[in-house]
Amino acid sequence: MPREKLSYAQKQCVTAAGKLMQQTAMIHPGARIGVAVSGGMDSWVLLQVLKLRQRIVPFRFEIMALHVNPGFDPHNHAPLLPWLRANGVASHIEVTDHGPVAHSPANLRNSPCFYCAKLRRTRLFELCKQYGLTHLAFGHNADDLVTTFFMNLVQTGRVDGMSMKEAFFGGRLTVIRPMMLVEKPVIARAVKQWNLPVWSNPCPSAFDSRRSEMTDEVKELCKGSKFAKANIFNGLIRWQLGLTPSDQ
Ligand SMILES: Nc1ncnc2c1ncn2[C@@H]1O[C@H](COP(=O)(O)OP(=O)(O)OP(=O)(O)O)[C@@H](O)[C@H]1O
Repeated sequence: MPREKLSYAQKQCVTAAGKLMQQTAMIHPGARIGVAVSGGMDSWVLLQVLKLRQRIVPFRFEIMALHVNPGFDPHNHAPLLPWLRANGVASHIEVTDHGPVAHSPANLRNSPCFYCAKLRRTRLFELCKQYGLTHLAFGHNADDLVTTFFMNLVQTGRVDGMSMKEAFFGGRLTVIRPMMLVEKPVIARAVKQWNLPVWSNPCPSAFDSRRSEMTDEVKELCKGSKFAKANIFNGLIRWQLGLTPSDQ
């Protein structure tokens, strides 16, 4: 594959993921990473970044794209297929009924988003076991960390973020979030420049979830000061990495 010159935003994505992966010893030689691809911009950039990092990291690791179609449109993941072929990346793509079930009377106790995400996560864990994957990578970025932190605090009274690297099943699987240092606007620029064919999920709850409300509330909180957003990001990232302010 020819090595194309990367734009500033693309470099930021590749470098920040590399820095975090190194700093947290996220993967090891021979790692087999399942990359959870939703079709949204974060996981598209994650997939592209891990593909590029295979050429940079001084040891071999494998990647496999995992897409669990929630079932509102069984064909909308079609743009992923040519990319996988062109880049020689293995995949497992499956169409489920998770979305419709989460919005049906079968789910009266939880919000549709919570229920659907739970079904998806369970399925992704099963797929990791089925394919002997050692890692499962999610596309969460720095903005997701901030939103999750505030949601945990406001809704459940817990001071909790989102782990960058977490062991499951007695260490048989490690969940990783390599894009956690990258802010959404950088990802948005990189996804366009790489021309990655993002698709949307026609879910009836896509725009009215508690998460998108909290994202707006955080924006409102940061409106008064140009440093507020960066301070929140940096503070939370230092805390997640277990660093003190003088470490950075
Ligand atoms: N249908 C799916 N199939 C596989 N992985 C998924 C799916 N939906 C979400 N994920 C994984 O979970 C992460 C967080 O999910 P979330 O619902 O926030 O994604 P999104 O905002 O719709 O898309 P993205 O994070 O890719 O921009 C994604 O980055 C991706 O790694």
